[in-house]
Amino acid sequence: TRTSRPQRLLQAVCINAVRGNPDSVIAAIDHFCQNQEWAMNVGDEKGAILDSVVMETSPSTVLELGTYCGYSAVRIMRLLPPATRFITLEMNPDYAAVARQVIQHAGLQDKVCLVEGKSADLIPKMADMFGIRTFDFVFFDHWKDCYLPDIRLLEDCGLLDQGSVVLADNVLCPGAPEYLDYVRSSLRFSSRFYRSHLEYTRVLDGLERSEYLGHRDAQRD
Ligand SMILES: O=C(CSCCNC(=O)c1cc(-c2ccc(F)cc2)cc(O)c1O)c1ccc(O)c(O)c1
Ligand SMILES: [Mg+2]
Repeated sequence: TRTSRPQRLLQAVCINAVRGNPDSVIAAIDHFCQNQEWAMNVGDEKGAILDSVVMETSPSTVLELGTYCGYSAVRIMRLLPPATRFITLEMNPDYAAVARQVIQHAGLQDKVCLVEGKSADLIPKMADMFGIRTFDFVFFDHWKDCYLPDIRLLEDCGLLDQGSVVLADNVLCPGAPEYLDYVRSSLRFSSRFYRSHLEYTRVLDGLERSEYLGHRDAQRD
């Protein structure tokens, strides 16, 4: 049978990227998506914003929802020390299989814990499964209509601490309107929008950075 797009992306990484060099893996994927086939990686433009938010947060615990081919996992973990706890969830087993190989090609397999399953099922088990109390940084890049239920679930499970940062991809395209309304109206979050473009295109998109202010109640009316 024909190869899948993720498999063709992985092939481009194996051919064009230097083993153990995360920057060459990122460049190989961006080149593939710019010149061969579009794929839903956060990309180089939004990726640079992701890099800056990660560096200013310098988290010791990181959760990513939506691994896809591992592009953002490599982007994030190439910036952080080996002691960082990094957990990434992917519900699609075919994507997960490709992501494991991309992450391995980058030489980051010892720093990344990729878990297959649904975020709604796995988030409540984070503390028990991984001994993680709270996440300093969370990257949302999975199903867009799961952003709102999942940030509520993170709050309810006590997995966010004062100062925790949640960065959400695609808040304009494909869009996450209910999520934006929630984080922008909640007194428990301080949010700001980073204007950018849909990966490898000129379509408007952006990232929303929401900092958790602590366990308060009441909504801004
Ligand atoms: O793909 C999934 C769910 S996770 C991917 C979420 N990410 C996106 O959907 C996503 C989408 C776009 C985008 C796509 C088309 C456009 F025209 C414009 C934008 C861009 C992004 O940056 C994204 O992150 C999944 C598929 C099958 C399964 O069987 C399963 O189990 C899971
Ligand atoms: Mg995305």
